[in-house]
Amino acid sequence: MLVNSVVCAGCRTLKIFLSSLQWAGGMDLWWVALVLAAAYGLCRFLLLFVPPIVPAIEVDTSDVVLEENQTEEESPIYVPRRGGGYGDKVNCYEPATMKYLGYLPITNKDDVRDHVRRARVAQSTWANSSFKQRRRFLRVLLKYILENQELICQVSSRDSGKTMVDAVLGEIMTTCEKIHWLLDEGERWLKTEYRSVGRAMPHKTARVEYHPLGVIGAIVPWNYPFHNIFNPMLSAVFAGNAIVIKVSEHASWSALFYIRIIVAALQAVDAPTDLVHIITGYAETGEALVTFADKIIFIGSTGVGKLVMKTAAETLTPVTLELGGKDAFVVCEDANVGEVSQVAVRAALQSSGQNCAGAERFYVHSSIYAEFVSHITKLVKSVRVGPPLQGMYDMGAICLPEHTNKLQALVDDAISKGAEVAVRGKLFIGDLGDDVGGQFYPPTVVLNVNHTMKLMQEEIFGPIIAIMKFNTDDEAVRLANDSKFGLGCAVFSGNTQRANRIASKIRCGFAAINDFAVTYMCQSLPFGGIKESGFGRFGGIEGLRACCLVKAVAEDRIKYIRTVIPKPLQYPVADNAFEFEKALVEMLYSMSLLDRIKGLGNLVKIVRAPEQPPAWKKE
Ligand SMILES: NC(=O)c1ccc[n+]([C@@H]2O[C@H](COP(=O)([O-])OP(=O)(O)OC[C@H]3O[C@@H](n4cnc5c(N)ncnc54)[C@H](O)[C@@H]3O)[C@@H](O)[C@H]2O)c1
Repeated sequence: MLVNSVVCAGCRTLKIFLSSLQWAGGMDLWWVALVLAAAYGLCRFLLLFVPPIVPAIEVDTSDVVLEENQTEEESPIYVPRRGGGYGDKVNCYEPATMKYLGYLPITNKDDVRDHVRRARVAQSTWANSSFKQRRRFLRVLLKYILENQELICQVSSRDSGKTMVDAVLGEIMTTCEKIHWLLDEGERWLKTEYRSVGRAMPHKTARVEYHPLGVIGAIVPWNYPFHNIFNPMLSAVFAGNAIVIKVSEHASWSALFYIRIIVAALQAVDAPTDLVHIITGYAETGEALVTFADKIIFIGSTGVGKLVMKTAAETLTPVTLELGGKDAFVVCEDANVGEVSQVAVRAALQSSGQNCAGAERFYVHSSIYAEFVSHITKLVKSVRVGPPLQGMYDMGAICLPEHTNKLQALVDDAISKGAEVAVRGKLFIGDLGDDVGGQFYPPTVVLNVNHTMKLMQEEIFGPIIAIMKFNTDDEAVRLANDSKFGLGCAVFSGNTQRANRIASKIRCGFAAINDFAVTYMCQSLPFGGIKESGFGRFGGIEGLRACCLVKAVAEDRIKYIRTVIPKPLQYPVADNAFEFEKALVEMLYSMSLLDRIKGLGNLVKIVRAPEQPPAWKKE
């Protein structure tokens, strides 16, 4: 009975198959291909709606969400994995409220060495991981970030003083872009690349291999506590490295929550958890990391960047230096002033102006200067400044307590040289009273500025908008280039060719045309500057490959065709060895085919001729 029904079913299937073949046979082959391609495309499209299966991770958040753990004086928020004699500690405060968050150990030199050693052991396993596993790690992180945006931003906001909106833009979006770029393209740019072989080696193949470097050390600032950790970590780990990250003494509290996310994600994909380390401390901790790591990515001020380079010289540790900036923001008279003004204020006030690539010098064509200033002052007047987690504010705090004094000193210097303050935003400090201290600085618009003022020379790193007029494009370029920094620039014009022309003459590492800092959101692009803004690139393809040991390899194209040292060049070299080489050079590199053929003729003659001492040997 069973056999009977199986046979019947088989017959039916065969019949359907044969009739479909008959149907297909009747059709044009192109149609069949088209239908198959459409079906494939439809399947791919439908698959876009199905999220990949990604394991969820559990991350301990007790110390970042429970208030009582952080307000008690002397309450440790972190127990180091190994004990150790820590001389002093890193105290953590909320810049917007001056609430005490707890303290962290100073990682001393021996402990830094130990972190690097453990990272190295983990890396030796991870170096052999597949790109599939690396992508799983990224997806686990992405899932957690997407589901916990609010908490991640709150923690960043408490540690650095930025608003939740600033945090989503600068911490979450940038990081998600980076993860997606690595998921989509990371493997492609780390794959072995074949290159041309030139004229002398046609029997070879030439390739570049991208191997992990080992243990990357990253020394990072406080301005984006989450992204500054994730950005170098993502590239380093995706390229097969381990990483030890020295976080800033001004944003260490959040780092211990963020590292738990990373460790949980590593665990979820069966990767060694020692692959990523966070270390806390001051300059000595950073110096020790420079000594022990295989490469340093330093993100910070120009002054400290120079010290890092000095330390790195001792061990010849390669460094990428991502330093300060003083980006020019050029507005031509044919730009849409209303639209540009909104971008300008965001470019200056995002994260209270504490951005390496923040707009710091505004050059506006004299014919639209008054209109631009009127728009900007109106917008700045409307900016509400206050403790970001205690109300709806447009701008948050200044992270470094002493920095407000520096900002005021820059404004005072400008005023003493003829500048005027057009408007200052208003502080709304709620009911925090005296606790607020000096952690806020109102957004300030300064006019009548010139390049003798420190405001136009030094990095501001705060919410000050200094605006200057220009009359010609050449003048705009000259002013933009009159700076010791060279990180980025933005140029606005109704004529994009003109904007491109101006931007191409500004000496800096990136340019946004009719927009601001958007190159950073295109994560395939390199990020970095020139002059005192540093060197090397850490974003994009260049940044990913900068985490690699870039190895050149050449090998025989065909097993049996090998390089053979020509007879005249074999030791002891023949008397006509030089003549032979000369003819070889003519044959390979002469500029016309005729000359190359002549070179070949000479070569044949030399090989066949009885040995003669060369002309230079006869005398
Ligand atoms: N170009 C970029 O990509 C980029 C991005 C963000 C911030 N920044 C720059 O960072 C600066 C603000 O950050 P900051 O105040 O934290 O900078 P910083 O230079 O004071 O400190 C950066 C890091 O270096 C460490 N450090 C200090 N002395 C050291 C030493 N001698 N050896 C090794 N490490 C040492 C610090 O502890 C910190 O972790 C601004 O100048 C800003 O432009 C640049």
